[in-house]
Amino acid sequence: MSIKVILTDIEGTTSAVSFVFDVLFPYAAKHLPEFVRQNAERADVAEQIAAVRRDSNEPQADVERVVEILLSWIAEDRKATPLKALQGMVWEQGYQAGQLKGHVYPDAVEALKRWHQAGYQLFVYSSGSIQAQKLIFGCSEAGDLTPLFSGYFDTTSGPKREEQSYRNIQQAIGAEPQAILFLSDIVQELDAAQAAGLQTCGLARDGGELQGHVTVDSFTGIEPEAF
Ligand SMILES: CSCCC(=O)C(=O)COP(=O)(O)O
Ligand SMILES: [Mg+2]
Repeated sequence: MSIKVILTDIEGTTSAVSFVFDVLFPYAAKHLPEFVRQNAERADVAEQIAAVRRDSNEPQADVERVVEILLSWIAEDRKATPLKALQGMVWEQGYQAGQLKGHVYPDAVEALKRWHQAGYQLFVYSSGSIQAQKLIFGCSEAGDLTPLFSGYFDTTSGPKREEQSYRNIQQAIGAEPQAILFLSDIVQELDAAQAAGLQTCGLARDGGELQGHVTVDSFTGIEPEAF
């Protein structure tokens, strides 16, 4: 069956790991404490604070303790849904103020445009919240890339290293699993997608190999028609 849908990871795949680790995460660590303190009563923020209390098993945590927990989760790169939601809200302020511009590799921009033009449906699956995904592509160094995408999936579809998450996404997209090509730089994500029946292609920008998967060093080497 030929590929009809391309589902892509962000960090390490369309975008540099260094942009996420050296720009986005430090920005969130710097601005998130004040953001949470000032907006603790806002409904969408209050919902995430409640989720932090629940996920950390600290139902009595006050706002300062919640901030501490969030900063520890940033430090350990925990892919916790409430942290990801709050990071997205903080980054929105940075993008709007012109302090952040999303990094997308030029070869990824070129290929995504070409595939969209050729009729492939493009989707994103990242641990970053859907809001954060729309921001990195919407406010990218290459301009607004969001018109290229048909939809976005985050950790509310499940963790990226679990097979069931890919089944959930495949059902939401409504395509056969073999018609979906998943792109990622993490072998455990590729293994989980493959176990769910998706086609996979690994991105190893340092020229390495992601064992068990076709591996390329840039989007230029990806030929969806060859899968
Ligand atoms: C949407 S940009 C921020 C990415 C992020 O927060 C993250 O944790 C990276 O996760 P990915 O699944 O894209 O590797
Ligand atoms: Mg990645």
